[in-house]
Amino acid sequence: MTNPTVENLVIIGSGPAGYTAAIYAARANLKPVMFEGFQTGGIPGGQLMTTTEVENFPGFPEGITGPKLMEQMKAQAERWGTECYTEDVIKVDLQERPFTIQSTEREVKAHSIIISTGATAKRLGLPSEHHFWSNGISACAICDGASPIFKNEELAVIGGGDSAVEEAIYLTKYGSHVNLLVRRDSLRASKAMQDRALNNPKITIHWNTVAVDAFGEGGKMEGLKIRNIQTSEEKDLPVRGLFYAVGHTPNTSLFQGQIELDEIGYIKVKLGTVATSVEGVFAAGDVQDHEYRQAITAAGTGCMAALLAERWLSERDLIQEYRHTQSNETKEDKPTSSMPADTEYTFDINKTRHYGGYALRKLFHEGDRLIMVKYVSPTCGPCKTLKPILDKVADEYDGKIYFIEIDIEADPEIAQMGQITGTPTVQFFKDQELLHEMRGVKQRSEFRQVIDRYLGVGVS
Ligand SMILES: Cc1cc2nc3c(=O)[nH]c(=O)nc-3n(C[C@H](O)[C@H](O)[C@H](O)COP(=O)(O)OP(=O)(O)OC[C@H]3O[C@@H](n4cnc5c(N)ncnc54)[C@H](O)[C@@H]3O)c2cc1C
Repeated sequence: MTNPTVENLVIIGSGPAGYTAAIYAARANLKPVMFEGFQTGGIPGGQLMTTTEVENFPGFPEGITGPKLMEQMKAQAERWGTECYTEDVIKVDLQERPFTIQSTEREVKAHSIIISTGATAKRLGLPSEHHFWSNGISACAICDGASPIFKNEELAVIGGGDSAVEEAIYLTKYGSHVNLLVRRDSLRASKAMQDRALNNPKITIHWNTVAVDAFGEGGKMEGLKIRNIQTSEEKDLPVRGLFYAVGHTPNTSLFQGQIELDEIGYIKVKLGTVATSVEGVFAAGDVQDHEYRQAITAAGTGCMAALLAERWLSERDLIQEYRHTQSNETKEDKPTSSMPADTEYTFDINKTRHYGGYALRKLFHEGDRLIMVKYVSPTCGPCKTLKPILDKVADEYDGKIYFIEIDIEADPEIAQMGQITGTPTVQFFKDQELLHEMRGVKQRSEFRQVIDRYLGVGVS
């Protein structure tokens, strides 16, 4: 007999590996439970949420943006009955069966687990890194490159792989010039990417060069001290922005001591399979792959993990089968793009939701409610993650607050006035005063707390 309170399969992580595993497992009537992640080890949707065009995922001859691809994978997984929680897993117990998986909000028991927690961008640990973090230094050009502080400024990227070259090319859209600092005398990027960087007049490659530290005054980054590691010569590079693209660390701290990892921390899998050292636990995607690290290989191993998990459960007669009842109707595509900006003809001060700089100026001077301003950029994956969270918050406080969305590419002067250095950023204003600022994706409860504080809710 199977215990109905024990899940067949829990999938940890929602990149291409996790969603593909979910699609296969859900179609096999396993009704998988997925913890998509929230802040630890990336964002829901994984690394592709931080990129623009994905040109090499089969089936999209014109390319597709990373966030759109992940949105579609998620929709496909949910269509077949995957239960998704946008929460981080904070603890697992793989010693006792059924396994225990504890997230920030709940505890779940499961017979089998697929680990697809991917990898996280590394930082360099420059002495002033903390000081300039999100205010000059960033690990995501795609998220932060459009910020006004980088517009027409000289910028730098550190790294020599595909990501570094892609980010350098991307930043030429915004910066006046991009310096690519490469530790060695060659690039590791693919030949096609190398050619694009080498032939781009807006990119200068500094070979055999490392960053020593960043400098600036008043919290504003003004440059980098760089060193040529062959000559030991040091010099200042006057750049306003620095973007790291120096590789990744596998997100496996959760599993240390419970599952076999290699010396770097990647999960060890049995040759040619995705089975780990613990029976019933499978690993897919970048968390077990330091060689290929591609969306398609992550998806491929996600498929393998789901098939192996199903076989493993079936051989032990552990499967609790759930018949999928959803009709074939396709869910309407939720809009992800911004609404048209308010104008003097469409602006209505009584409404809760507004779009664009005109509305912000009007409400800043004439509005009598707390104003919540969300600054986003069109290619920013985390902004898409934040959208449903803030939409719910806006609904909950309908009529009590104003909620304005600013696209910093469409409204650069507004972003400049708000001193926005990265997206997403949320600012709260009342009586023409900035009360609070939150950067990145946060839980709904955190936004509620801030709003309640300024609305005086619960304050006696
Ligand atoms: C800038 C950039 C551009 C890229 N471009 C391409 C490209 O064009 N083509 C291509 O094929 N590949 C590309 N890649 C590589 C590709 O993104 C990765 O190979 C792929 O995303 C790996 O998928 P994954 O599912 O293994 O992990 P990830 O995408 O890293 O996803 C891991 C997931 O695990 C979650 N997670 C982590 N810890 C926890 C936890 N404790 N609890 C719950 N969840 C957790 C995270 O939130 C995340 O959702 C690019 C990568 C980057 C960074």
